[in-house]
Amino acid sequence: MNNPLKIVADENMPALDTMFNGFSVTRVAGRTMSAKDVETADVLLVRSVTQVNEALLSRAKHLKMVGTATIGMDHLDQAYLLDRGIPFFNAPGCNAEAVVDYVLAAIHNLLPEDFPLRGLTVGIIGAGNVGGRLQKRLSLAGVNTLVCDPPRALAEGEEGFTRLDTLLSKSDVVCLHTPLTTVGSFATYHMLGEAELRLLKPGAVLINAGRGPVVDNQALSRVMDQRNDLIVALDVWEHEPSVDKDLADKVALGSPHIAGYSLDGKLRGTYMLRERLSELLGIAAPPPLRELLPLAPISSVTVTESASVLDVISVVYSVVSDDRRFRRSLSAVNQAASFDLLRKNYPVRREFSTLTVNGVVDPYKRQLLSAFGFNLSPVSTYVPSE
Ligand SMILES: NC(=O)C1=CN([C@@H]2O[C@H](COP(=O)(O)OP(=O)(O)OC[C@H]3O[C@@H](n4cnc5c(N)ncnc54)[C@H](O)[C@@H]3O)[C@@H](O)[C@H]2O)C=CC1
Ligand SMILES: O=C(O)C(=O)[C@H](O)COP(=O)(O)O
Repeated sequence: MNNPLKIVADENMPALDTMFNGFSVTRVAGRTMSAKDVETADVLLVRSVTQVNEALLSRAKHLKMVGTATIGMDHLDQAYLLDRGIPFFNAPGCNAEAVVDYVLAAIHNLLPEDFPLRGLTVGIIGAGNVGGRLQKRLSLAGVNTLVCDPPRALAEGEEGFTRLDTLLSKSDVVCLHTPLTTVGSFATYHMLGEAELRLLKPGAVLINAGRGPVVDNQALSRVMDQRNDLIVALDVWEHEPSVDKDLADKVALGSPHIAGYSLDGKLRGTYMLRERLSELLGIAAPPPLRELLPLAPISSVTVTESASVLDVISVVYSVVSDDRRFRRSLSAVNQAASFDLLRKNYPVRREFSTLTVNGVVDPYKRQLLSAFGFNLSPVSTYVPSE
């Protein structure tokens, strides 16, 4: 390319040089990206922490594309982009597997060991890429699910969908996977306020890995003061990167918005934008993603008969380590900066599907692990050691 197109990208996007070989790539801190940073950009690539709006883009006169390597789009002023005629793209489903891995890890950590998962009812609010995959994995594991997704119910018919109040009062575990929206009949901002939170069953588990403001955090804090039976896991927070420390102290698991942070998911997000750019410019597609993904550092494990499902999950992903790091960051002088630092320096995490598990004989454990996405070697190939 004689005059390589100028790409301005969030510095936290992996493999930019490999994927955008031949382009001129400038990396910028996403949270503080300014109008000056992007004024000469042909292509802007962001993550969820950059507000893409008139204030950022008014000086950028050559923009041919804006891409966000995320599922969520609530940080894009879509009306402004449409008005300017700037094509914009997200990366639907890119890190959905990782979020489901996080939810399953959280459920297994929060429920007592050997709790019969089969007897649970899991309520899923928002059944798109993430919630839909979660429902599939849980159903394969024999777990009962309830789904609340009014936009889908409207489009597809009510059958198979549950009202929000019914779901909240009947589920042992409630998982939130809606986008953050503030307008329209299905707006999700503060969808769970005090009244809704009070509907939760005694001892219910509530997991929010969608967007922080979908739950009214102040209301949650108040309700938790009165209901110490509730078990809450929050990966996302209202007013991120600032965290309400009082609320953080009350939750059973906390993390700095990393549910989707598998290496696979991050690379997939960037890759999907690279594909969109190829289509837009009519240039060659990038090499297949599998050629860019490194091998998982642990791709196979042999477990003993006594190993639990949580033991296997923990080989790939420890939600408890995320919680520990997050709690330490709360006492930092600059808590918000520490939140972002944890995200920037997040350890390499791979998805459940990268691990092959040997030695599992118990049929129920096999069903669960296979439903959750692990690869299981056939029982016949397992030779117990002396
Ligand atoms: N914590 C994290 O690291 C991550 C968080 N996310 C968040 O999760 C959200 C969901 O991701 P996907 O499943 O890929 O999005 P998606 O767009 O595929 O699915 C969202 C679903 O929510 C439904 N929905 C919309 N309004 C609703 C309402 N009022 N009540 C119930 N359901 C409603 C939609 O109909 C749709 O089926 C993203 O928008 C993003 O905000 C996504 C990835 C990572
Ligand atoms: O994909 C989404 O939507 C997410 O929430 C991302 O996982 C958030 O990651 P960052 O874009 O904030 O790095």
